[in-house]
Amino acid sequence: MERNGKDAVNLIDATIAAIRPLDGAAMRDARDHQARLTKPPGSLGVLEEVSVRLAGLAGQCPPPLPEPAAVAVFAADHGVHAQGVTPWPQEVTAQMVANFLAGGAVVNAFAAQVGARVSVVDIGVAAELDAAPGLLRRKIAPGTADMTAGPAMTAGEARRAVETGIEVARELVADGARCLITGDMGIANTTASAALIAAFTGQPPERVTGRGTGIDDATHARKVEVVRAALARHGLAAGAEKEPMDVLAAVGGLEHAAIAGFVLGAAALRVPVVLDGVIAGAAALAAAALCPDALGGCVAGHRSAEPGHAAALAALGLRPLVDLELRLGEGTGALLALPLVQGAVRVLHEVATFDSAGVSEKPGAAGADSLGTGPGTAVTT
Ligand SMILES: Cc1cc2ncn([C@H]3O[C@H](COP(=O)(O)O)[C@@H](O)[C@H]3O)c2cc1C
Ligand SMILES: O=C(O)c1cccnc1
Repeated sequence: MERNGKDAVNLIDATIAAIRPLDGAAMRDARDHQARLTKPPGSLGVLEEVSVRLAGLAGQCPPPLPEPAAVAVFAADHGVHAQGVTPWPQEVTAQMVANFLAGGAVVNAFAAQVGARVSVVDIGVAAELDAAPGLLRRKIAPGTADMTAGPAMTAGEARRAVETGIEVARELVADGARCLITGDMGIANTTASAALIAAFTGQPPERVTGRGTGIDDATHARKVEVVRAALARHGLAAGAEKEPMDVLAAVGGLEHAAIAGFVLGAAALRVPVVLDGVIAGAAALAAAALCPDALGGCVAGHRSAEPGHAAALAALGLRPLVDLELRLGEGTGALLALPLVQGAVRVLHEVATFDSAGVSEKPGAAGADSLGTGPGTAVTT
């Protein structure tokens, strides 16, 4: 498909058009089945709702087991780094990409632990990267521009990054993945995340701007003002009218745009996505603004220590499965949640019913919807 914006079929629009709400009949089947399993009704708590949601996504009960899983680590650099929002040099982005490819990062350890495959996507690393197994070379630009001086991306760059995220989701699913996991690497990307979250939720910068990799009070105060200045420059203060693609281009990162596309691409294929931390949360807000039903198959893997992540999850109506005060990114929190998601679905496949196991039943109510009440829970009836 050509990428000149004049295509008869535009990949982003076609992907959004293919996304459907969760299937209400399959969700009812899953709730009924959960109520017949040999356990007190509702006793698997939030995991019951995960299983119901994945049945709705698949349109069948039980839904396929969400395995094998693949994590895509979208790596990019940020022009806003020049504003002194993080103590880490920009080269660390490229150095960590090399570390991911060598298998030496936390994401590699956690992926090995839970049996997920790691792919690294150069969506916008400043340095030129050599070809390597496991590296998808899809650089849109060598990092974004400084959002306080102008738009971080051109409209075309933002679109191409979203398209690339869609394509990566399609490729991983074509390769056999049945659960996609978001990952990120980009020094300064918690600043872009805070700006996106403020723009999409209307929360003030001081509420959604955190300490990222770990910064002192003075740097944090500067970071909040950088986010405030960027929002003011682009007319994104609370209450402003915003087109999601314009917000992404103004203050987002190339990895945010790509992760938004990755979520859209997965939703169109009805493959679940486990979201990682604040970068994924910011990107999911963009995806939800483009297509609310894209959230139906998203599970919030964890809640990171970044304050903006909690704000993003609240706006998305997603309940995180794990809360371990992680603040790393790379996909690490989502990977830890993967066995929970897989276990939730395996219950629907393998646990005996009261009838089949000859266990006496005691009447009781099935579990309530406790995973989330946001736009992603829209269903067809
Ligand atoms: C060695 C190292 C490995 C990382 N892995 C993920 N991040 C995380 O920290 C960065 C965002 O934090 P900030 O906005 O404060 O720069 C991103 O690269 C994110 O993926 C890392 C950061 C560092 C330094
Ligand atoms: O929430 C995250 O994923 C996160 C937090 C701090 C730094 N990098 C990522």
